[in-house]
Amino acid sequence: MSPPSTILVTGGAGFIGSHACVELLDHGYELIVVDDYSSSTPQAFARVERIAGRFAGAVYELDVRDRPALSAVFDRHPVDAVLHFAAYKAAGPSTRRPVEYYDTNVGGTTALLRTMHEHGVHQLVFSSTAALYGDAGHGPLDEATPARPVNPYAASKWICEHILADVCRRCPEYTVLCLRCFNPAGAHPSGLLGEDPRGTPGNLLPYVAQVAVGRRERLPVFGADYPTRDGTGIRDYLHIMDTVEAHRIALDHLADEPGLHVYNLGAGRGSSVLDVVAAFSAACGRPVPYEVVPRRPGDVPELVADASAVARAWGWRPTRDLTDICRDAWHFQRLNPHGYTDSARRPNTKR
Ligand SMILES: NC(=O)c1ccc[n+]([C@@H]2O[C@H](COP(=O)([O-])OP(=O)(O)OC[C@H]3O[C@@H](n4cnc5c(N)ncnc54)[C@H](O)[C@@H]3O)[C@@H](O)[C@H]2O)c1
Ligand SMILES: O=c1ccn([C@@H]2O[C@H](COP(=O)(O)OP(=O)(O)O[C@H]3O[C@H](CO)[C@H](O)[C@H](O)[C@H]3O)[C@@H](O)[C@H]2O)c(=O)[nH]1
Repeated sequence: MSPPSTILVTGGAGFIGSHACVELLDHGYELIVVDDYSSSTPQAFARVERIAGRFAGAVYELDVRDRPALSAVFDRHPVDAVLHFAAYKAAGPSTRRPVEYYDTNVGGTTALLRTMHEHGVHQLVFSSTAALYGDAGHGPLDEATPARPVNPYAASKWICEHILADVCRRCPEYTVLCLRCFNPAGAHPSGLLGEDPRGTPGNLLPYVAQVAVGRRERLPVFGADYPTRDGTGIRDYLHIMDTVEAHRIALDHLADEPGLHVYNLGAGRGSSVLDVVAAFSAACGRPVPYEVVPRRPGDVPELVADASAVARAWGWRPTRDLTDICRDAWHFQRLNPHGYTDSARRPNTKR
C-alpha cells in the first residue's frame, strides 16, 4: 500500500493541529481541515499559509460530532488518512465538566470513525495522551504501564484507545496509530505560529509566556508540595516541531503497520514547573514572577516518557530541548503579544 497523500486534519486550527498543517504542507501533502473553533481561531490558517507559502487546503468549520456535515466533507474530497486532534484537552476543567469532555472526545471519535468507515477510509493517527497513565509514580513510563486515568479528560482518551483497539481487533482493514503525547510546547521558529489559547491559558507554557510579555501579573504554580525534587509538578515537554514531525512520520508508517499501535511521544526528560520558570526567565532575559497556590484538581506529580519504542520502530528521536522550547515560545509571544487576533492593534502596555 502506498503512503497516504491527502490528509484530513481534525482540530487543525489548534496548537498541535496548526503546526501539523505546516509540517504536512512542507512535505507535499494535500490537506482537508475541519475545526469548530471552540478553542481556537481561524486566523491560525493565514499564519500556516504564510509559513508554508501555499494554500492550506480546504478548511471547514464544523463539529466532528456533526456526522452529516463531516460526511459531506468526505463526499467532496478523496481522503487517504486522518489525523485526529479535535478534542478538549484540559485536565482541571474536565473534572468540572466531565460530560462535555466525554461527549466531545469520545463522541467526536466515534462520529469520525463511523464517517470514515462509510467512506472507505481506515487509516487514522489518533492524538492520545500521557495523562492516561495517571499517577504512575516516578521515572520514565513505557507503553506497557497500566493506564490509571485520574480525570475525565484522561479517561476520555483511554476510552477512545479502547474503542480503537476493539475496532482494529475486529476489522482487519483498519490501521490506527495512537500517539500518547506528553507535553507539546514551544512554537514554530518563524514566530508566526504558536500556542494561542482562547481566554486564560490552561497549559503552563502559554501562561508563562503571557506573564513574561506582561499580559498577566504572575504565574500560579499549582502546588509545591508534590513528592518531586522541588515540590512542583514534573512533565516531559516536547517541542511542538518535534511533536508534529513525529505525526508526519507516523503517516509513512500507516502503510506498513496494519492494526493498532501505541507509542509514547516525549523527550524522556522531566522538567518541574520551577525548571520551566527558570528556563523561560533565561529566554526572555528577566525573571518570570510566580506564586505558589493550591494544587489543581486532576493533576498528578510526574509524567515522563520512556520514548524508546518509537525510536526503535521509526528511528525517530526529538532533537530540541527545553531551552529551544522556551526560546521559540518567547519569540512567538514577543512578536504576537495578544495572539493572532489583535497583535498589531494592542500595544503591550504593561512592560
Ligand atoms: N497540548 C497538549 O499538551 C497535549 C498533550 C497530549 C495530547 N494532546 C491532544 O492533542 C490534541 C490537540 O491538542 P492541542 O494542544 O492542539 O489543543 P487545542 O485546544 O489547541 O486544539 C484542539 C482543536 O480542536 C478543535 N475542536 C475541539 N472540539 C472540536 C469538535 N467537536 N469538532 C471540531 N473541532 C473541535 C478546537 O477548536 C481546537 O482548534 C487533543 O486531542 C489533545 O487531547 C494535547
Ligand atoms: O498555570 C499553570 C499551568 C500549569 N501548571 C503546572 O504545570 C504542569 C503542566 O501543566 P499543563 O496544564 O501544561 O499540562 P498537563 O500535563 O496538565 O496536561 C497537558 O499534557 C497532558 C499530557 O501530559 C495532556 O494531554 C493535556 O491535554 C495537556 O493539557 C502541571 O504540573 C501543572 O500543575 C502550573 O503550575 N500553573
